[in-house]
Amino acid sequence: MSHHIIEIHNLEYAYPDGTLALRGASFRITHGESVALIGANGAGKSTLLLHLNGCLTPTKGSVRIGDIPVMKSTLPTIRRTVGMVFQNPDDQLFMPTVYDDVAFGPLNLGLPVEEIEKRVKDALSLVGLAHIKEKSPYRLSAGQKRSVAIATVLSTSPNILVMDEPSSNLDPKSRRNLINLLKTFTHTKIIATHDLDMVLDLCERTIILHQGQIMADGATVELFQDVGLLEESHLEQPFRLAAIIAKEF
Ligand SMILES: Nc1ncnc2c1ncn2[C@@H]1O[C@H](COP(=O)(O)OP(=O)(O)OP(=O)(O)O)[C@@H](O)[C@H]1O
Repeated sequence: MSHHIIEIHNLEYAYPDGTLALRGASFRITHGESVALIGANGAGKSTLLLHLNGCLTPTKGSVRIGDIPVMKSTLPTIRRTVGMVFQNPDDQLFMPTVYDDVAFGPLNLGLPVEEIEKRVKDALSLVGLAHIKEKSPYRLSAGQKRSVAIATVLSTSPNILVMDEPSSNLDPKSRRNLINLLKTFTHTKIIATHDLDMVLDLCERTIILHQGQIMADGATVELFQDVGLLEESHLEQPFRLAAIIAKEF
């Protein structure tokens, strides 16, 4: 059995209009790792993440979750293992109330009613939104929608948490709460983001995508010291990096 929980091999993806969004990306992630996926707008981050739960099918190459190849016949198992927080919360919220949205995943897992109620309560408390459980998701602020979208995934207790720009639209306190929450989540995480301060807090490893290819893959603190590399990805060195490096020596 492979000890890699995610294995991406030579992944290529062309959208139906011909845009080649991924051009031969390969990497492996070990159980329990927290990995950041960074890169300029249009680098291919969302496209790559959408392959992890089979929302997109590779044009070439392969994706495995543990020993299971991601393909049509394995999707039910894959989606129980991989919890995906989409870039746009509107793609994730479709029920009449916040409660129903967060209960949807556990309900589909066939869990008993008391367990579903507990999971919804816990997930909403974790994101600090228990007080709006009866509201319509369509009547929430952008940041609240993002937090509910995160709760819909937490309630399914996935082994792998995949998040596409989870901190965008969050106010500083909600962002800090999210970081603290994710720190407690000891399973495997892969997070696409432009928020490099959050990466410093959460991800010991960073993969940089550039025009659909992997430009760098290594220890976050080391990669972030390479200003040229960050500039190529339209990113800036986070201020806190210097303090972190000083602490390490
Ligand atoms: N539905 C689509 N049809 C055609 N091309 C697409 C589609 N979605 C994305 N693309 C293209 O694929 C490439 C990769 O896009 P993707 O959304 O994966 O980038 P990203 O790194 O997530 O960007 P961002 O940081 O802006 O979210 C871009 O060139 C984009 O224009």
